[in-house]
Amino acid sequence: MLEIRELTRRFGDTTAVDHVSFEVPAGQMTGFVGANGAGKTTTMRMVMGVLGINGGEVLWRGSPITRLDRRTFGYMPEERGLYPKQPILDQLVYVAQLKGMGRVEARTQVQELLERFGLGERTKDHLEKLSLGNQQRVQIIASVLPKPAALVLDEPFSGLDPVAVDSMVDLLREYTRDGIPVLFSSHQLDLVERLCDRLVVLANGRRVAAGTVAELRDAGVPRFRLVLGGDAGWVRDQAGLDVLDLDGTTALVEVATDGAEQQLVAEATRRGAVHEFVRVRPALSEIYREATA
Ligand SMILES: Nc1ncnc2c1ncn2[C@@H]1O[C@H](COP(=O)(O)OP(=O)(O)OP(=O)(O)O)[C@@H](O)[C@H]1O
Repeated sequence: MLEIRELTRRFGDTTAVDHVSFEVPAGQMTGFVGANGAGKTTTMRMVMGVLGINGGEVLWRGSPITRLDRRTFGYMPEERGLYPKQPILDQLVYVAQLKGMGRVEARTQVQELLERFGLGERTKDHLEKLSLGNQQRVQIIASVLPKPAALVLDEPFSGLDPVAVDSMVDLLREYTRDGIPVLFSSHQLDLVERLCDRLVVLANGRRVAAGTVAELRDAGVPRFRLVLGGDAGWVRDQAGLDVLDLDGTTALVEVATDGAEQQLVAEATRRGAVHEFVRVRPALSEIYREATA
């Protein structure tokens, strides 16, 4: 497990990251979200040791992280760092060798990953000849070789088409299945919702929400949807509820007083047919909007 404890970083008078704490458990995918400038990249850079820390610490498997630990991590920085004028196969093999892989093994794995990301025919092309999305695919391959102990990925999905997103999702799922902790930042909330087991939300350098997707969706004031056989207008007069939406036979309510939902069902049943009464859990995008409002 990777633990981020009270991490703090200042740039002049700006506190870019302010006592941020969260965990990236083994075998789980943790999504890292927040508006532009919220502090995600700065946090990831501190985790990877490319930026100094003003306060707090990073723990890896229970001990302060070391340079050697970080060398076993796969890191995809925001600024992509490959050479434009070199063939992609050669430079990926070189990167993998720098990280300790043997030449033959590196070549085999690079070729396998290039095939997987649809670049099997482009191995001799210079990076700069590829479209931006394809360059991004090459960057991904560079960050996951050799098989890492943990993955820290800054916006790995940006610029990818849906097919490449699926290849990336499959790859990340394989890694998490093998027990690797994965932290990735993204602005694509639909993807985050589809992919991650846990979520950390930053706003203005502070952590404003964190937990498993289920925990976050269960937190907050419970909401229920009631669909009746007849008009639902009377729901407005029920005590202990805030009516968020009322449309003919359907009402969406928020419980203001504990137990008010039970009284609502009892009253609805007394009045006639109840077609539906369900708890409505917010989508991740809604949780995000509320946490960062
Ligand atoms: N090297 C730097 N010097 C000065 N300020 C910086 C530096 N790096 C980041 N900042 C500031 O720190 C804050 C957090 O920036 P950061 O890049 O971590 O945000 P982010 O959440 O990754 O944003 P984005 O989603 O736009 O990538 C911003 O106010 C940014 O301007």
